[in-house]
Amino acid sequence: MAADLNAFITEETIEGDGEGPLADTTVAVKDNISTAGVRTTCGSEMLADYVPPYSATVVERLTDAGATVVGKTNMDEFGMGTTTETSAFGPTRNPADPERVPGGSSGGSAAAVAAGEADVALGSDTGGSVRCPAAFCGVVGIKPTYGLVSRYGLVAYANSLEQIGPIAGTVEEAAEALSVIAGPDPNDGTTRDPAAVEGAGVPQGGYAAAADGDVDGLTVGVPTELFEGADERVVETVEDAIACLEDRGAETVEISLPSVEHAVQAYYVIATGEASSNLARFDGVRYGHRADSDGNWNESFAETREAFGAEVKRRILLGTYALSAGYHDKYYEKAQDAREWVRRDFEDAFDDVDVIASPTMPVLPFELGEGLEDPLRMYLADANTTPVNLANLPAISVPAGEADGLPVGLQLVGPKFGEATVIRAASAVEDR
Ligand SMILES: NC(=O)C[C@H](N)C(=O)O
Repeated sequence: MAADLNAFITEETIEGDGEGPLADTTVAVKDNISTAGVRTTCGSEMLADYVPPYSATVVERLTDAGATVVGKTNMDEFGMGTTTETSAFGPTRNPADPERVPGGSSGGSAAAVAAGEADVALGSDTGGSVRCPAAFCGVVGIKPTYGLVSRYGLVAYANSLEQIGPIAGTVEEAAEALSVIAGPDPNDGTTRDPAAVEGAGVPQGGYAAAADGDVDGLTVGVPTELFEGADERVVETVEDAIACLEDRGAETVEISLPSVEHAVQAYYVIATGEASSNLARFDGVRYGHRADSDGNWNESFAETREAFGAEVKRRILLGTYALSAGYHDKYYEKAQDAREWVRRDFEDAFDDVDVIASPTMPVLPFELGEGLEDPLRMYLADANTTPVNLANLPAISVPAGEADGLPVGLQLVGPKFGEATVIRAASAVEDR
């Protein structure tokens, strides 16, 4: 394994169950997804020695399908970041250029796949954490519709936004892994059976069957707002990829999603609010690290929580502030209104188009250190991915090409449970 990329926090094998659609497939699992008997750190000091007593549903489904888990991948601490530099285990490097970040927060997962250290990887996507690293590393990442994939065993960051999704070298491989992990789970009440959702259209033979490149007659919406402010080199590469969809018989139409200019702001209020509540469980009593303290419960709690890194502390403070009495209406409720507006904008757009195309990331991969110096710049890089989580929609990032030798991702967004359509469109881009 290419130790210099630092893609893995723990390299340990969990054998698959022999036969199955994923026999001979190696899988790397993001380190916020529980693996029985194998430590699950969330990239944090707080859980550096935490060994879960059970495995996440997605891990069980993968091993039942024959896949072998080869290790747990590096990530931004608790999923909080866009560069995989906030990890307590050091940054992961981008295989395309080791002086640059792999994106985040599932940077170890994307880097492992891009470097050939695993066939498939699992990430989690709260505001872009699967799509961003897929784009930066030049691989494919799927963020499923909210409720398609079980989150049982995922260490929660922001429950109303996140989904587990696959990362792979090709659309077909990612789609195949999605078929294995998708579907209702009695242990996660938010999951739904897509077959029971009107118009969802899960293809016979699973999602991989949709990777047929047939986009003839498809209408592709191109929202002006998701191109504004993006790096020109990114825009050019993405426009080329969209043109190839037209060459194959798709029709492109310019659309407008006016609400998305508020998406990043709304996302960071909602995500940090939920995080401040979720991370309260790390109190030194129930899980992981406990400070060697002589103080009372409050003092011991505070000293224990010193183990969080700077970005996590920043978000707990932001989220606690936004939810506190007197400020709740000013921040949290406004953010929820913006979220509803984003949801409606997409819903209206899907009356007229089948998929929506944009750059996944408006920027090329940052150089190591850039994001840490300027957190706001890092947050703003999530401009195109966060609207999709706010609206709970499915999206894929597929390689669009390169700019200055660096990978650029095309994001394709679909209506709820429209995974098959985004997979179909992405497969057309992939084999041009
Ligand atoms: N977790 C994610 O999806 C990444 C996003 N940049 C965040 O820090 O919240």
